[in-house]
Amino acid sequence: MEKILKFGGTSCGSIESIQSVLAIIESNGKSSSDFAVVFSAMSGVTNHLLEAGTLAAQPKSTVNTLIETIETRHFEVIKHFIPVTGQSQVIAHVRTLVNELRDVLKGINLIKEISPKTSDALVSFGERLSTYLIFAILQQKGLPVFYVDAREIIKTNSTFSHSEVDFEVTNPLITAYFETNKGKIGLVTGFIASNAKGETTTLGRGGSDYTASVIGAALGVKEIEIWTDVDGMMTADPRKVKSAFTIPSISYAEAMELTHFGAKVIYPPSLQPAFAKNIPIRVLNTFNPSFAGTVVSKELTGSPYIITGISSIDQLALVNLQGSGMIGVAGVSAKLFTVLAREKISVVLISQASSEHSICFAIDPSVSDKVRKVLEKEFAAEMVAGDIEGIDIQKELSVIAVVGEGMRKHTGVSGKLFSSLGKNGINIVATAQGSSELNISVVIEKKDLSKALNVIHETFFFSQIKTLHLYLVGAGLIGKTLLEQIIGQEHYLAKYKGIKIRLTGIANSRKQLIKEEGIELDQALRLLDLDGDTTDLAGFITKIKALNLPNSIFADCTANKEIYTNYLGLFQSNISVVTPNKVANSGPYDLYAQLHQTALAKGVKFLYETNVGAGLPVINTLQGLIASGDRFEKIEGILSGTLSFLFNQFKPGKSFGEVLRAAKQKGYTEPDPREDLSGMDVARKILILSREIGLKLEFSDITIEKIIPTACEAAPTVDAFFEEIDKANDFFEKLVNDSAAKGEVLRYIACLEDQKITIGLRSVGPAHPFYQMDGADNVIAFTTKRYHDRPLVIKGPGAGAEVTASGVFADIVSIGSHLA
Ligand SMILES: NC(=O)C1=CN([C@@H]2O[C@H](COP(=O)(O)OP(=O)(O)OC[C@H]3O[C@@H](n4cnc5c(N)ncnc54)[C@H](O)[C@@H]3O)[C@@H](O)[C@H]2O)C=CC1
Ligand SMILES: N[C@@H](CC=O)C(=O)O
Ligand code: NA
Repeated sequence: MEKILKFGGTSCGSIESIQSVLAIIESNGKSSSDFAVVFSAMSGVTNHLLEAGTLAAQPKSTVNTLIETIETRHFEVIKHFIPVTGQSQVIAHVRTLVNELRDVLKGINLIKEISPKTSDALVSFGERLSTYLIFAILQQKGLPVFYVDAREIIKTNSTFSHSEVDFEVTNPLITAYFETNKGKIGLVTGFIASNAKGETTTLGRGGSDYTASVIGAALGVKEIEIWTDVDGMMTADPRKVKSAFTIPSISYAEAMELTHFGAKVIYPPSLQPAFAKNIPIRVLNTFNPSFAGTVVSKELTGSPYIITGISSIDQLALVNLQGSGMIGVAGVSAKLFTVLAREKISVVLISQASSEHSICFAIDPSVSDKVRKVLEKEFAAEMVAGDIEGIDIQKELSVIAVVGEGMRKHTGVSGKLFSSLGKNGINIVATAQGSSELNISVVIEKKDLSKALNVIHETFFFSQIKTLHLYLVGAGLIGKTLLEQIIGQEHYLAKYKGIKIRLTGIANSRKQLIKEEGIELDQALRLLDLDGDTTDLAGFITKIKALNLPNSIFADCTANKEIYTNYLGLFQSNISVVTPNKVANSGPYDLYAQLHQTALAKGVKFLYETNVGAGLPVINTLQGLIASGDRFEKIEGILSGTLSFLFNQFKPGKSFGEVLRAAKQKGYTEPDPREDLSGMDVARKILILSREIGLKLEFSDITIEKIIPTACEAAPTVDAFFEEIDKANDFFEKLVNDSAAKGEVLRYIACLEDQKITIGLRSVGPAHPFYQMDGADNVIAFTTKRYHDRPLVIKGPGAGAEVTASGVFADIVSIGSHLA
């Protein structure tokens, strides 16, 4: 025979799905009749039958509704597919079967008990009904089909509910049966069989796959097609990993590993007879029949990836048995696993360190209490003697298995796996690798499962592209400009940096929006307005943490003074922070230190290059000098773009207020320009630099010489402030004139020397290095042990939307490069 097809319950579950099944069979039938088809019961019917059985065994309960539901579903199929003239005969046959079913249930009801044997007889109606219906439909369509009750050809022992096939008896029965019906398409009931006495038995988990496999092997078919409701076996569970894709071909051993760890599509053990005969299995989608699906065979896959797939078991408990008495004592593990086997406790994974001091293994959490009791009893003597210290059981865990024959040929697979998890703060509780090198398993906390699966999937299948999840808080001047810059660089970043930035959340002071699948960058502001909820920063951050997405970055582009209190929690949740907002780094020193230490300990990034000199490489340069062992003697500079601009532009005869308005309009000032004119902004910057070089200074240690009249300083609002500034024009003219009279210019200079910070307005002559300035330029001079005679000077535009946003952007990219 050419091949055998098998359709599962969802394929036989509805009018629409049966339509597809019929089309697939008819299309196969066009070229030849040399094939057979195995069917499961209509989806849900087996469960209904079992439910009816349980109900029937109870006094005073009725199963009528359940039976009617089953009957109606089958009648609907008949009415839809069979012409009225042909219906009565088919309906009559279904009625006969349903009456037989009623009799079985009556029997159960009489003795008030359902044994595995009766249960098998009961559930057999599911496959008998579904297969008969499809047989009747195809027969009416004129296809050369015959109905095969598998009980006539598959013989098993009498272990009801999971019977074992007697191949010696079965194989000749199968060949003889199909030989007699040669030239016709056999339609076979899946799952069911019979014992030597002719009593109905069933084949257990993966039953209908097994039917196909047994028949396929007996007939020596060229291929077995398993038709299901997904596009074959996937690289990961698509419900958890959106980017999962179909594995085109997979070895039998790999498929076994993946299903052991939860991948459901097929159950390879049930295909053992076919594999023994080297018959490839193709997994296909009834609802997408033209898709090639997955071929499972003995061949190595030749996959372009190091691994073939990832699967997981969501709920797991880890048992740890430890004690010095286990070292070198032969037989502890032998005893342990004998006990577990005796108690029929299945062990998912085992890991033992070579010190032999402890042994740990994973089990289904539902049996953890039983395991504890059993072990405490079995190892009571060892525990009294102190050889075993205790039995520790940890719950709320999951296990992920990374599977692939290709791992044997590659070094560094576990390194890659562990470092990708580490970089995302996912703690590995235990690991195990079989010596076959086909599978590396990691036990992690359940809360991290989805994140871990996505991280691993990206690492091995999309290693050329790393997706960063960006949460942008503050969509003002800098935030908006940042979005525009990202849009412009998307292509470059993907191609040359291997980075994709997915905007997953955005907020301003009015609205906030989070979308796990990402927010289109060029629509972000519109969507924020349209679909956003009222801003609630705490709620926004709670959601970010709950989403727990890999490679997450929180960009604080606000000037908010409290937002930084959230950074600590973000770091603890392994989310990096990038910010031009200076408040965190210039707040109380203890908090500052705690933030930096936490970020370091958690392995996340806290980047803030734009805190000083906007996009100018001030912080990075300083950190590089410190890291390479240089010592700072003095830092001096013009650190305010706004004040630089004011003293470069303002001349007697001009309006100081107008120049300040121009600075604001050009995006140089803080959202509140009082911060600039009061010297606060400069003070924050020099304080940040002092901390970078290791000084534990507080804001109160800084002396700021005032440059504006008290009335300006006391202005309660920004508008009132501008009014006061306008009134103070003479004051500013006098300052400038006094300086000009000496042939000098005014510069607002911050200086850090001998652990002291001073800030004030200086009048400097042409010989001074800060004399020559332009626009909103900043200048920073580092005098160090190495740059001693002539300082290292960084100079250039130190404020403005473009240069600031680009500094923030560069920080984000640098995190991407670190993760990639
Ligand atoms: N303009 C410049 O040249 C430079 C600016 N910076 C810093 O960049 C930051 C942003 O400045 P701009 O964009 O000019 O300010 P902006 O006022 O234009 O934008 C701030 C944004 O933050 C939002 N926001 C404020 N509080 C919020 C909250 N609690 N929750 C959510 N959103 C909130 C506002 O709605 C607005 O969208 C400031 O910290 C500033 O010091 C740093 C270096 C240079
Ligand atoms: N307002 C600031 C902007 C940069 O931090 C300045 O004027 O320098
Ligand atoms: Na900078």
